[in-house]
Amino acid sequence: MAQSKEERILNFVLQNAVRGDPQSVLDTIDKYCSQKEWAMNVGDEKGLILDKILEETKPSVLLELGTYCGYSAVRIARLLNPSARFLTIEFNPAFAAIARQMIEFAGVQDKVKILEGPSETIIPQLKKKHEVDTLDFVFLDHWKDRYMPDTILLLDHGLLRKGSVILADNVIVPGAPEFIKYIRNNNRFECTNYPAHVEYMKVKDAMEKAVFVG
Ligand SMILES: Oc1cc(-c2ccc(F)cc2)cc2nccnc12
Ligand SMILES: [Mg+2]
Repeated sequence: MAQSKEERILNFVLQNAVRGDPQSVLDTIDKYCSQKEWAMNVGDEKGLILDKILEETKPSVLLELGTYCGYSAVRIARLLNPSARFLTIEFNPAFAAIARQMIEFAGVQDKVKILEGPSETIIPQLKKKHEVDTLDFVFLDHWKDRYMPDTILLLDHGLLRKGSVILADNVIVPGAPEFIKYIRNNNRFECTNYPAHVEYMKVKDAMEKAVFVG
């Protein structure tokens, strides 16, 4: 069976990164995806914006939508304290299998739990099945037409509290216009835009931070 791009990325990490060293895993993925094959990891430029917002927020309970190969899961987990709980949802089983191995190689598996399935199914289960009370931080990086409906699901299921931070990738490319219109016109959120570029490209992109004011 021909190897997938995601398998090639994982193998490059297994052969070139340092086991148990999250930063070396990130640097190795960025090297492969900037020099050999583009892939939709958040990357180092937008990754540094993510790092800064995480260090300001110091979250204990986190959710990511869109695990993919696990780059942002490793990036986020490397900054969390040992007691933090970080759930990441991936719809595609092949991606989830790659991400599981990437997370284990990086040595952050004790901080991250991958939930396989559609976000619209899993979000309503977070309280009862996954013992979540409220979320301190949510990273939206999955299909852009799910950003708004999934944010509404989080609200409807009482998963946000005063000060919860939502950070959305790709609000320019591929773009999430419906989400941006919704979140910027909703007075229960305070929004900040962070201009950047599409990972590994010169194309302009941005991230949007929305703080829930309760
Ligand atoms: O960061 C991203 C970039 C892109 C993407 C695709 C094609 C382009 F030409 C440019 C950008 C798609 C994404 N889908 C899901 C989550 N994140 C994504
Ligand atoms: Mg993205």
